[in-house]
Amino acid sequence: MSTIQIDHVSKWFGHVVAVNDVTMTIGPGITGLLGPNGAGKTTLLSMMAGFSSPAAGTVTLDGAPTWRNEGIYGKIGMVPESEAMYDFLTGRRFVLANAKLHGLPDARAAAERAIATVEMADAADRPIQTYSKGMRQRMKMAAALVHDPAVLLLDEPFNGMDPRQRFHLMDLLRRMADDGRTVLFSSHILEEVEQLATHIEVMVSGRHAASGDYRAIRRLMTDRPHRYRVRSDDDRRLAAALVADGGADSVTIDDEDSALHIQTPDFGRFTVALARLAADHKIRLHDVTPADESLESVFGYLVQS
Ligand SMILES: Nc1ncnc2c1ncn2[C@@H]1O[C@H](COP(=O)(O)OP(=O)(O)OP(=O)(O)O)[C@@H](O)[C@H]1O
Repeated sequence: MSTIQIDHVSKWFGHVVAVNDVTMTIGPGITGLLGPNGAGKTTLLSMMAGFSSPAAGTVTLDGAPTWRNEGIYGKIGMVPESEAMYDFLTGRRFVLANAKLHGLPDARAAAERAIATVEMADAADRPIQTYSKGMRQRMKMAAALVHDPAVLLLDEPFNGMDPRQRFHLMDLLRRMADDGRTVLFSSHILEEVEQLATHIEVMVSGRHAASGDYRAIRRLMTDRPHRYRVRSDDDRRLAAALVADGGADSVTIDDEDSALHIQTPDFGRFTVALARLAADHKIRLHDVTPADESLESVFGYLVQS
C-alpha cells in the first residue's frame, strides 16, 4: 500500500502560478482530482509522477521524494492525457517496449499480463493508429500497468470515451483499487468523479479548494445556503410551521412535485428543527432529501468562493 504526500507544493510557469501552496495526501483506493480546465491538475500529477520538480515544497511517495528519484518509476504508473503513442506500432509492441524500458526480467510475460488486464488481447496485433479513443486509452493503461505499480495516476482518462468504454474503465479502476492500489485520476467532469471516487480533492485556480467525501465537503461550507426537498403528509401545515420557526430562508410549496422546497443557511439547526416541528404538529415526514448535494453544486460553490 502506497501513499503520496504533497506538502506545501507550488509550481509556476513565468508569471502563471499553476499550483499554489498545495498540501494533500493520496492513499490507497480511488481519489478523484477535480477541477476546471487550468486548475493545475496536470501540473500536480506530473510532479507526483516525478516528471517535473516542485518550485517549492515536497512531493514524496512512501517518504521518498518523487523528483530525481529513479526508484519511484518502478512504483508509479502514469497514464498521460496526451494522445502521442507511436501510432505505427502495434498495441502489443508498444506495451512490450514499455516493459523493456522498465528492465523487467520477463518483459514479454509482463506485457501479455497487462494487455489481458485491460482486455485488449484480441486487438493487440493491430497498429495503434487503427484504434478507437477508448482502445488507445486501454493500451496506455496496459503500458502504465506493465510493471505492476502500486500507484496509478491518470490524467483525464475518460476524455472522449463513449459510455460503454467509460463503464469498462471505471470497472477496471475499481478492480485496481480493490487490489490495494493507490489510484488517482483527474477530471473536470463532476459526474465521473461522483460515480467513481471514494475520496475527492478539489483544485481551483492552482489552489487546493477542498478535500474529502463530497457530501462532507458540502456540509463544511456552512456559510452557504442548503436546499432540501421535504415530503410529508401535510406540506402546507409543515410550511407554515417552518416559516413561523424562522430557521429557513425560503419555503416553497411545489404542488406538482408534492413536496416542499426549503433553503436554509444552517443545515444542522434546520434538521433538528424540522424533526421537532413535525413531532409538535403531528406531521409525518415521508422523506427529506438534500436537493443540492450533487458534485456539480458543490463545485459551483467552490468556484464562486
Ligand atoms: N509548460 C507550461 N508553460 C506555461 N504555462 C503552463 C505550462 N503548463 C501549465 N501551464 C499553466 O498552468 C496552469 C495550470 O495548468 P494545468 O495544465 O496543470 O491545469 P489542468 O487543471 O490540468 O487543466 P486542463 O484540464 O485544461 O489540462 C494553466 O494556467 C496553464 O496554462
